Order: sequence, then C-alpha cells, then structure tokens
Amino acid sequence: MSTPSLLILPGDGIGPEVMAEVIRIIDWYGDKRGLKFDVTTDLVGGAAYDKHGMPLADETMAKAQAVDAVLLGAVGGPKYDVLDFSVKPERGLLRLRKEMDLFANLRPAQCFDALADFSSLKKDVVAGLDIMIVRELTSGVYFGEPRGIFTEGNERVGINTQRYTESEIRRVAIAAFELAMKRNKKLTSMEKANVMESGILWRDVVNEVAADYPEVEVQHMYADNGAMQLVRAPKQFDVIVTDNLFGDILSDCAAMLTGSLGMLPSASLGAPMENGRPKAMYEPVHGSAPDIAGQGKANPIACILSFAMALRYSFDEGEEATRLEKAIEKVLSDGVRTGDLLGEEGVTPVSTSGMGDAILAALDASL
Ligand SMILES: NC(=O)c1ccc[n+]([C@@H]2O[C@H](COP(=O)([O-])OP(=O)(O)OC[C@H]3O[C@@H](n4cnc5c(N)ncnc54)[C@H](O)[C@@H]3O)[C@@H](O)[C@H]2O)c1
Ligand SMILES: CC(C)[C@H](C(=O)O)[C@@H](O)C(=O)O
Ligand SMILES: [Mg+2]
Repeated sequence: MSTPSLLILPGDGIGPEVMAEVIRIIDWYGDKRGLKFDVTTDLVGGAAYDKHGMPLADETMAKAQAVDAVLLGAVGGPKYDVLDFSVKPERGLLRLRKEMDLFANLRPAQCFDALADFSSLKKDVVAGLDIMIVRELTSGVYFGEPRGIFTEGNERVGINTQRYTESEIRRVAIAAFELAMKRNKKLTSMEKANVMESGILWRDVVNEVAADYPEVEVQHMYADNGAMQLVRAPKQFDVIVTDNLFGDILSDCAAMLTGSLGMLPSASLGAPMENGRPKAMYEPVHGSAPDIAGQGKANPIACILSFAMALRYSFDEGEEATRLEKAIEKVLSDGVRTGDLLGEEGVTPVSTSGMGDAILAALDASL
C-alpha cells in the first residue's frame, strides 16, 4: 500500500505551537514503529490571509481533498477581528468542513483519572467519564440561507437561518447510532423541538433511524436541559448527537469536565473515499488562545489526541492510537502538567514542548 498522506495546517496563535509537538510524534512513529506518513504543510486562517488575502487558498483546498487526512491546529485571533466577514480566518476552517463534506464531528470527552480532581466538577461526578458528542458539522445555522446583515426600514437586521434537510439529519444520526453500537448502546439526541421546526424534524428523523437499531436505547432531550444535565451528572450520557451550533457549545462545556479545553480532540468525518478511508480532518476543539499564544504555555494534548484519532479512524492503527493515549495517561499520572492544569500539590509544571518531551519519553518506554 502507498504511504498514507497527511496535510498539516497549523493555523494561528497556539495552533503552530501545539502542532509542532504533533509533528515530533509523527516523526517518532516513522522512526520507531515504521509508520511513515507523506506529510505536506500549508497555511490556513489568518496565516493564509496574510499570504494570500484569503483564509484558505484554492490550492490548499485542493490538497485537502486529495490527502488521506488533514490535521488542523487552530485559526483566528484579535489581529483579524477587523477583517471583512468573508475573509475571516474562521471562514477557512468552515470552507474545509463544507467542501470536504465532513458532516460528522466526533468530540470525545474523557476524564483521565489523574485529572478527576482538577475538573470544575466534583471528582466523583467526572471520574471515569467517557462520552462521545457527535456534532453535525456541515449544515444548520452555520450555513443556512438567507444570511447576512440587511437594512429594514431605518435599521439593520442580522439574519442567520437554521436549516436542516432530512438527509443531512439522517446521515449524522446513522454515524451516531453506529458509534453507539460499538460503545454502550445508549444514545441521547439533543435539539429544541419545543421551539424549533428544525428540532421537530430532527427528532422525527432520529426516531426513524432508531428503528434500524433496536438494541440502542434512545432518549430525546431539549438542548438547554442537556447542557444542565451535562454539568449536573455527565456520566448519564454515552453518545450524544446534536446539531452544529448546539454541538459547538455543548462540546466546550464537556471539555471542562475533563479538566481543560486543552484536552479535547476531535475527528471530522465524511463519506468513504475510493480507498475506503473516510474523508477526514482532525483538530483540537480549542481555538487559537490569543491570551497565551507565543509563550510556550499551550497544552498540546488535545492536538496530540486528535492525531491518535487519525491513527484510529483514518489509518486503522487502533493499537498505536491506544499506545499514544496510554502514554498521555502515564504522563498525566506522573504529575506532568501544562499551565492550564496546574493547581494541585506535587505536580511538575512544563511548557508545551516539555509536555511533548514527556509524551515522547513515555512512548519510548512503551516499546
Ligand atoms: N477550531 C478552531 O480553530 C477554533 C475553535 C475555537 C475558537 N477559535 C477561534 O480562536 C480565537 C480565540 O477564541 P476563544 O478565546 O473564544 O477560544 P479559545 O479556545 O482559543 O480559548 C478559550 C480559553 O481556553 C484557553 N485554551 C484554549 N486552548 C488551550 C490549550 N491548548 N492550552 C491551554 N489553554 C487553552 C485559552 O487560553 C482561553 O483562555 C477566535 O478567533 C475563535 O474564533 C478557533
Ligand atoms: C472557529 C469556529 C468556526 C469553530 C466553530 O464554531 O465550529 C470552533 O468554535 C469549533 O468548535 O470548532
Ligand atoms: Mg467551538
């Protein structure tokens, strides 16, 4: 088989800092496990705007379509706040998701034992937490038409449209049910069918799909209650499936249950390509963190765990993904912490690259 190809898009702010640690880990896999990748690096977000005047060049889009998987760091930052909406860094990321048709965004929230004390919730509420949020990623209010800022009479009106077709709901629901079958056969669908027609349709279609998965226990929940339940008793959930905007908000919320936003990875998956691999982009859930960028303070674990998801979902290397996850678990239980996870007695504060060093040492020790 040909060498698998990866397009790396470090992006802005802490994106390049956390991606540098992922690149060291990719090199480790090449050297120590014979797992070689054909790696290309390119620009996205503000970095692409600075060079091309747009947040994603057409050539970069074409590269993303051609590779086996894309790894993205983060986009955005205050420097770009003044830009016209059409060229904002975030639009580069949205274009990748839309044009690659990455409709299922898997955002696992797992609480490592060593961090249970550090969560914003009580230890017994989060210890052993392992939930999977499946966020619809290519439709909903992020993309619905009409959209824009218009003038009505003598004032402006800002419009975004929540729009879902049955087929868009069905395909992400199927992805979530398939995951539920591999996990604990329990799925919660979140919408606001009490106030939104798109929510009524969402609930209907999820029920239709559920008929094909009789073994899966299905529950529907309004998303506002879902947010509350997530911070009250998160272990009641296993797989959560929800729309683009609710998924964005609920996954940031779930991130804090694990200790830090710097811990949450994600996989954005589309339909299978000719080689059988899903179209895929892997990215941490966090953003470019302008408040700590350039200071070596960022936690690279979310980005490294995103690469572990790539090993599992794109390259059929589940055992190597587990090796990497276990190396991270070991480092955390040894008390190695970046700044976002400090606060306990007896921990060792490290920089972004210090965390990378510790994870590489744990990988070496795993051989
Ligand atoms: N996928 C993405 O590229 C993505 C995701 C979210 C936000 N953004 C963009 O990033 C910019 C900043 O957004 P924001 O401040 O609302 O969200 P953010 O996720 O960048 O930061 C929120 C908070 O979490 C902290 N944080 C985030 N990641 C961390 C890490 N790895 N290690 C340690 N601390 C971390 C930050 O320091 C900050 O205090 C905006 O332009 C936003 O649009 C991009
Ligand atoms: C940067 C932004 C476009 C993005 C989103 O809203 O989807 C981010 O918040 C995320 O969670 O990936
Ligand atoms: Mg978000």
